[in-house]
Amino acid sequence: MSSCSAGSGKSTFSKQLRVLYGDGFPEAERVKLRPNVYSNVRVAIKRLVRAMEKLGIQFEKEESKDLSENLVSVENGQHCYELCADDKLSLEETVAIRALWQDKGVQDAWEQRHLYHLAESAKYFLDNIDQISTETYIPSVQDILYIRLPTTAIEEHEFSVNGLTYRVIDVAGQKSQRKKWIHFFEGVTAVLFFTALSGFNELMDDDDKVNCLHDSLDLFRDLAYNKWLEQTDFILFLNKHDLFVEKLKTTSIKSCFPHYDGPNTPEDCTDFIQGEFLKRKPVKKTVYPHITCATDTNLMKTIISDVHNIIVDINLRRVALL
Ligand SMILES: Nc1nc2c(ncn2[C@@H]2O[C@H](COP(=O)(O)OP(=O)(O)OP(=O)(O)O)[C@@H](O)[C@H]2O)c(=O)[nH]1
Ligand SMILES: [Mg+2]
Repeated sequence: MSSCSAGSGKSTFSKQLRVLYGDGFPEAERVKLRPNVYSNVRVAIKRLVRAMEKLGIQFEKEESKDLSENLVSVENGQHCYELCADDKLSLEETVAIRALWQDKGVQDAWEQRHLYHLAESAKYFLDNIDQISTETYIPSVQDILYIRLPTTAIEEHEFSVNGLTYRVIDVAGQKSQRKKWIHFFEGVTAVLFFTALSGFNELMDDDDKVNCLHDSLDLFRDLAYNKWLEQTDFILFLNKHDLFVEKLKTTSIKSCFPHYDGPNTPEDCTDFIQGEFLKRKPVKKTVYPHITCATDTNLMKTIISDVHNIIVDINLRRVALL
């Protein structure tokens, strides 16, 4: 079994398997991931500040300007706060980050995040800066699920779900990494394909001329028609549904699909996007769609149980064909 498109939730799904069917991230493991949380916070605030420059947004408060200059100033080729130990957020840095995040200019840049690249989990971590910056901070399981750490190598994990052993191959979604995949897909029981519904008005991180959802649709078609995967069923995860619903309140999917003329409700838009994926597969291929929010453990428990039933079904059909 394996899974696909950058930042769409593949690794988060793997993490959920570990939460629900693995060791559940014991404290000793979570402590090790603390530097990743700090790094997510640092990257987020710097990207926000840089975006303000690009978008011509001014700071609300005079002192924010100095704080931001300090934050992104370069010293010996490194940003000065990066000189702080990775496993620590200094008091000075914390004060600066908190003040900047409260500045209306920074909040305006957050509102316009579809115009540049910013991980959605930025808000989750920046809102929690007080807790994260304490000396005794240990990331919670929820924090771990929100960490953005792009996969760069192919990762394999094994889990036992209801007596069945799963070997999950988690691949890197970035365009430059995709050519490494196909050998790993040969012989898998199912391809778990992840797409971020909320990517409909975003540009790709590694190619900012390409819309994320269009890229994902193209990738889906390529894989669905790939000759090595002719006999392989797909499970399609229409992920980041929570962010999608939020976005639809202010944005129409017409920005991505100019011909769409249905209502801008989550149900109609999800149905439409699901239809766009299903149009891009061979008639014979079975694709099982699921609407998901990979960071929601309760929901994913039900989804994983559905996936388990599908996998059992696929295996039974294969045996029957032998
Ligand atoms: N709000 C929300 N955030 C999500 C959801 N799924 C994933 N995320 C967040 O999105 C970010 C990217 O998720 P990953 O699981 O790392 O994405 P990926 O597909 O493995 O990305 P690559 O490894 O770069 O290919 C993480 O910060 C996750 O916490 C979701 O359904 N809702
Ligand atoms: Mg990943």
